[in-house]
Amino acid sequence: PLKGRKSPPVIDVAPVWGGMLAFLAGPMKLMREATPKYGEVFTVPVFHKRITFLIGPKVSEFFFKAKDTEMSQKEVYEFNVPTFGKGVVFDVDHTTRAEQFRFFADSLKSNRLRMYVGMMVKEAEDFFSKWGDAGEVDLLEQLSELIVLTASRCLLGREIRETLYSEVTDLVHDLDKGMVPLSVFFPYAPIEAHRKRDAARKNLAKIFDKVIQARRESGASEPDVLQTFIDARYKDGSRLTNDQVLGMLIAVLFAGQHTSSITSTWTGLLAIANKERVMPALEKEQKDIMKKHGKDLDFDILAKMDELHFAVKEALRMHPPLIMLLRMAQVPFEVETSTGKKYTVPKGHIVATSPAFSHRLDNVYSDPNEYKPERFREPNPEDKAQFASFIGFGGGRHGCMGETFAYMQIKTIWSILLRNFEFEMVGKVPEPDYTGMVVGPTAGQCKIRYKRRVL
Ligand code: HEM
Repeated sequence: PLKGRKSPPVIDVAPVWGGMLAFLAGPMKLMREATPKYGEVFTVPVFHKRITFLIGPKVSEFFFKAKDTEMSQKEVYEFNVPTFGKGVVFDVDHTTRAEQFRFFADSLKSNRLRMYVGMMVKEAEDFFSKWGDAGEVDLLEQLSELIVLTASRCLLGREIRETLYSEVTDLVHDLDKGMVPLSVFFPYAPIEAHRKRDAARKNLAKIFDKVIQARRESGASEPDVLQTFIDARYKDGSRLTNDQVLGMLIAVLFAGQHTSSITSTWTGLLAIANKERVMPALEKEQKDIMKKHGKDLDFDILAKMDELHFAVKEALRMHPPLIMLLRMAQVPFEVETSTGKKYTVPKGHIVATSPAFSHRLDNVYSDPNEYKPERFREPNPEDKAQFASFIGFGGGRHGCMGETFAYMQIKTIWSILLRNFEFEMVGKVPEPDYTGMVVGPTAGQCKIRYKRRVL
């Protein structure tokens, strides 16, 4: 009970099962139907739990600006513990987690990114040099493969990329397939996918134990994320165990892998599907940059590619791979809507905001269902009007730490592709597959045709 305060409206569904059924029918459908009726804030009862949705920039701002002591991630993302491992991220107290997030931030700082970009360029050039003069490819399959190769090099390190690649990728695959929708509610349910996940986690620990030990003993220092975790020190001088180093690596790998392959695929599909309108600006930018800086790519040159940046950002606006972000209210939490209504979200509610739904609001974006990269151009980029208009990378204190890494990687890929190939669609732009944990274009429907050329 909230004395003297008003809790959000609860959507009108049949008791016990109604909320669960509405939720299972798909959160996008639920939000589409509930928002016109209940407004920016409403609660869905799912069994004994209550999920309160915060829709649109005004109320989402409260979500992103909340402190961890007000809205916490641990309770809602704890299902990752068997995958990441013990003693890291969602398996530790707030203070330890804050220190570990400092380790993530250090591993993704711009001086480190400058080193990673060289590796991204090399991996992408080698990869596309194997494409023929003309042909058809499934973009999602190809770019996922390339991103695994790049992640192995930049995150997991030279030893894995050069000698243990296929063994480690198979294990990471089992770890990945071990995260199914059921895992969110029952992460330890005795199912085959979880059994394989646990076996893979153990085998990865054995491999990494040897690699990390060898680095610790030889004093070798490599330019990768693994090294930053080996070198990391808590404020009291202690360091991560080998298993925790692996846990941190898995967490970064999982944060960046599907999100980046999906976003690079949508960027290509949408730019190619709208090529008459979109490609001229992208190609001109590449030509201008090559004229000025030659053919090389590095951190600073990629940072100059604004048009390409907008093309990626617009793909992410239309199709953010993380369609819902979650927290748990730790205290009664007040929010105010754009029309000045005040609600208090009760303690214990799960709180959700949705990049996928918010990015299509027509009071925030003009023609929200159109792919229009130019909407982000100065002087009046559409996302800058309000704090939480663009939330594909989240925002506030838990905003994505890999944002620049992701842009660098995706821009490397598309810069190389634009300079060396022309494209056309084979079929239509696929629909998003909402059954996935990370939502991407429907697998098997991302075919494009390419022809080699020099821009
Ligand atoms: C296009 C690619 C990516 C997208 C769309 C994306 C999206 C997001 C989002 C929405 C969040 C916030 C989650 C929340 O508030 O609950 C987040 C957090 C995070 N991301 Fe990314 N991400 C991407 C790539 C990456 C990459 C490549 C890395 C690392 C190399 C990374 C590392 C992280 C980390 C460490 C966090 C946690 C930040 C925190 O909780 O303080 N991400 N990401």
